[in-house]
Amino acid sequence: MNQPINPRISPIYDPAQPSENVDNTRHADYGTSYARIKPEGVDTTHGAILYLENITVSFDGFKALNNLNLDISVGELRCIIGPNGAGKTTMMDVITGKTRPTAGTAFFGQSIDLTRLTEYDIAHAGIGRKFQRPTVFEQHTVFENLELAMKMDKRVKSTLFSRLTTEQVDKIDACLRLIRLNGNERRLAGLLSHGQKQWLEIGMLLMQEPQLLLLDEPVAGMSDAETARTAELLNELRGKHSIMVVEHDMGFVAEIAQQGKVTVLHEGSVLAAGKMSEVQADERVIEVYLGR
Ligand SMILES: Nc1ncnc2c1ncn2[C@@H]1O[C@H](COP(=O)(O)OP(=O)(O)OP(=O)(O)O)[C@@H](O)[C@H]1O
Repeated sequence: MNQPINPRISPIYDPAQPSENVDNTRHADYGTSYARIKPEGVDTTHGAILYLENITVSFDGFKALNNLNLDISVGELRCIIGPNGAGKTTMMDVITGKTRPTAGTAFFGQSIDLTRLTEYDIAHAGIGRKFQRPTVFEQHTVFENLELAMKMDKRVKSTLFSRLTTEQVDKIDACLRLIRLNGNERRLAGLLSHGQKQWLEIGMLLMQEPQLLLLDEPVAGMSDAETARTAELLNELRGKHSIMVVEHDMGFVAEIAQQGKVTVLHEGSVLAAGKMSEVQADERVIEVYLGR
């Protein structure tokens, strides 16, 4: 499919506006090697990295998603909020191929039809997902975890036992600093705090240079200090990656949403979308979620 699937999206992006559009280059920090927007392989000429249209998921007649429409621009950090059972996890399951939609279309860029790919293929196409519980290799050091993640990227032409190049070591070092684990690189991952494990897992995903990063409740179970540092981390990734964050911690969402768009899901559909201040003031959102 070569035609633009969403003609509403134009390639001009103003970060001050909650917009569907992103200029790929203006916000990407190409000076950092661990993370940058790498649009090869995914056609994002019209600015969208993800495009969900009329997605419905029925479980024995119950619609966990009900005509859901949502698109995310290249380089955007989108927060998804909503009450329990709103369909947030199901939406991520559809994006990552874990759940097939009953109806609707899901495109990665303009031409990759996610509904036709396996979970494995979607991961290798460039969609990285972090689940709520960290899954790091506890018996390996922090450095080895990042190294293993890098070598699992099929674009990296090395085996698990090959020596690292200087560039690869630099990439791991840059990632260690980003995820606040420099100085801990020789520690066993199993000895890290819960928050550090979450950061390590984010780092492992970043080593594979995902085009779209899905984070499911990244600060659940974290201390206040860890939550604040995670917000800093995500703010540093802003513009370098396209990121979708599902989170219930509204203080954290406010920190990372900034002037960007927050989408509120309710009963499988988008109830509201806009700046954090707008959705917080929305009577419908207060009634079904924030006021509870
Ligand atoms: N495999 C399944 N079979 C039947 N119903 C399901 C299945 N998966 C999810 N559901 C239902 O679909 C609805 C949406 O669930 P989902 O987990 O996507 O919500 P959520 O917004 O992620 O909630 P939470 O904030 O609690 O994680 C819920 O009512 C849930 O019980």
